[in-house]
Formats: sequence, C-alpha cells, structure tokens
Amino acid sequence: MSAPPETVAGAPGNVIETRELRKVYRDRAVVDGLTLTVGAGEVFGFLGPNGAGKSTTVKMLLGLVIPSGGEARVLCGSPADPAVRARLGFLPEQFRFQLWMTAEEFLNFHGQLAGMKSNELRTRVPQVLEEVGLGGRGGEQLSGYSKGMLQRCGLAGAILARPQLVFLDEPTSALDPIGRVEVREIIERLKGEGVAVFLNSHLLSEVEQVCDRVAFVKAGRVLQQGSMRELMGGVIPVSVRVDRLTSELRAALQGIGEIHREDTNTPGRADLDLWLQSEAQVPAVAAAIHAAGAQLYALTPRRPDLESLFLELIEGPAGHAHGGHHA
Ligand SMILES: Nc1ncnc2c1ncn2[C@@H]1O[C@H](COP(=O)(O)OP(=O)(O)OP(=O)(O)O)[C@@H](O)[C@H]1O
Repeated sequence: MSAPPETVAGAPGNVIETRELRKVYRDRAVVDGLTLTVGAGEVFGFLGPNGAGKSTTVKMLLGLVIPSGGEARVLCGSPADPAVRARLGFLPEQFRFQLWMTAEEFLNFHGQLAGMKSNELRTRVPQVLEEVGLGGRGGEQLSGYSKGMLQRCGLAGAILARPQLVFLDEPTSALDPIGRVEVREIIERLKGEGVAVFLNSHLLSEVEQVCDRVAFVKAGRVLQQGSMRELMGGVIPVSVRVDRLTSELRAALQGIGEIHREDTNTPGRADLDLWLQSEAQVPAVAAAIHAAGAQLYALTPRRPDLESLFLELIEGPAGHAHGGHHA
C-alpha cells in the first residue's frame, strides 16, 4: 500500500490535476505515480509507447476506473462526481456504436443521457453534424457509415453537450489526410471557445501542430511535460548529410553540438542529427565539414519536432534528458 497522497488543491486555472496517480492490475502498477497538470482551454498531448498506461489514465480521469492510489482532480472536482462528468466529452479509441440507429438518433440518445433538453437537441444536433463534416447525412443509418464517418460521428457525440474538457483518444485513426486536417480545425475551434482538449495520439506530427503542451509517459510515469520549446530546452536540431563521417569529423561536430541519430549504413553517405544551441553555429558546422575534407550534401536546421523528442525520451539511453520540466 502506498502512503496517503497529498491533497491536490484544484487551482481554478487548471482543468486536470493529478498527483501520484496509480492503478495496479494484478500486482502490476500500470499507472505508477503519474503527476500532471492541464490548464483551462489548453490543448494537451498525452504521448507514450503502447502499454504506457495512457488509456488507463484517461479512464481514471473520466471516473470509469477507480485509482489504486494518488489523486485526480478534474474541473476542480472529483471525476466520480456526476456534475463533473456532465461537463466532460469523450471520444474513446474503440467506440461501440448502436449501428441500427441513424446518426441523429444516436446523438439525440447521447444528448438525453447527458441531460440535454429536446428543444436544445433540435438545434444542436444538426450543428455538430455540420461541424464534423456530416452535414446532411444525419438521417442515414450508422450501419451504412464508413469507419471515418463513424469516427466523425463519435466526435460529434463528444462535443454535443458543450463540454469544458474533451478527451480524444486517437481521434483521427480512421481518417484520411483531409479528415485529419478537419479534426485539427475542430480542435482549434474548441480551443478558441475556451474548451480544453486532452489528446491521445500516435500521430506525432498531428500533436505537434495542435498541442500547446505535451506530456511523455512511459511505464505509467510522466517523463516530462511542458511546451515544445521548454521540452527542447531551446535546442535547434540540424540534419546533416556528408559523404563520410570520419572520427576526426565526428569529434569536431561534437565540439559544436550534440550528435543524435547517426546513420552510416549507406556507403558513401552519412546522415546525422546535430543539436545546436543556436542558429549562429550553423556556419561553424559547414566549416568543420570542409576542414575535415568531407563533402557536404545537406545542412538543414529544422523546427524542433516531437518525433526526435519522443525517440530521445522513450528510447534514449538515459530515458530522459534535455530541459523541460521533469515531472
Ligand atoms: N482491465 C485491465 N486488467 C489488467 N490489465 C490491464 C487492464 N487495462 C489495461 N491493462 C494493462 O495495463 C497496461 C497499460 O494499458 P493502457 O491501455 O493504459 O496503455 P496505453 O498507453 O493506452 O496503450 P496503447 O497505446 O497501446 O493504447 C497494459 O499492459 C495493459 O495490458
């Protein structure tokens, strides 16, 4: 048994606060002391490898799974409180639809469960159908819907009752690139309306484009959380391609920045990621390459990307590094 947790205050600016949240299944902690904060109106990316405990965390935040320890405050209350739950929206990864219903019937049913009045539903249902790109299709039976249409319908259900906080678990897994852009626009619109979004997604480029802050979880613990800039600690990743990487050149580059992900598998070519502290160091990289007698084929500063961060944190030798807020 763990020690009694400290109480989470539930600051008014935060929609989610957890402290040392734990879930034990058959003597194994799948969520193991998870502490994170999500601010009001924030789009928050929750990232981690398969089995990291993301879905279990979301279920605890929704009051669907009872924690074994620690504390979770959602909208300044308990996730078990029906008044709190009424202000939450949820799109699960694997949604079970009542396929004999039309989309309108499905949404009316869910709206009634959420306590919405029928006159409110009459205007709100067509509105959300339009918003998720199903305008004019609400009268069709769900059995005739494609996977992508079902996912859109689930999203319509998640935002129907105008929640203050929406949990989206892999919201674009069944969508084509156009559908993905549309979901991103929906998330941005929600944010504009002051709605907070908690996003589980494996599509890192998607998370990167839409999230204000992210948390990386592994084995039920938050490795880091913060904005992209905070997490990267101001580092600029630069892609370098040369014809060969001699030990002399490697040493010279290490004197300028930090080498990450080196690929020398193709004869006559070496690719590497070099992390610099400032763009002003880029000419020094080119000079070092020339001085070492190597041929330079590419030298491209990139925006800090989640994929390098993710790999660094989740698979990196130390498991954590580089700025940001350690949780
Ligand atoms: N009801 C349960 N009983 C026993 N073990 C469970 C239960 N639910 C989840 N687990 C285990 O807890 C671990 C974390 O699962 P969880 O679904 O939370 O991970 P996840 O990060 O959401 O993974 P994914 O990215 O694959 O969806 C897994 O090893 C899973 O097998």
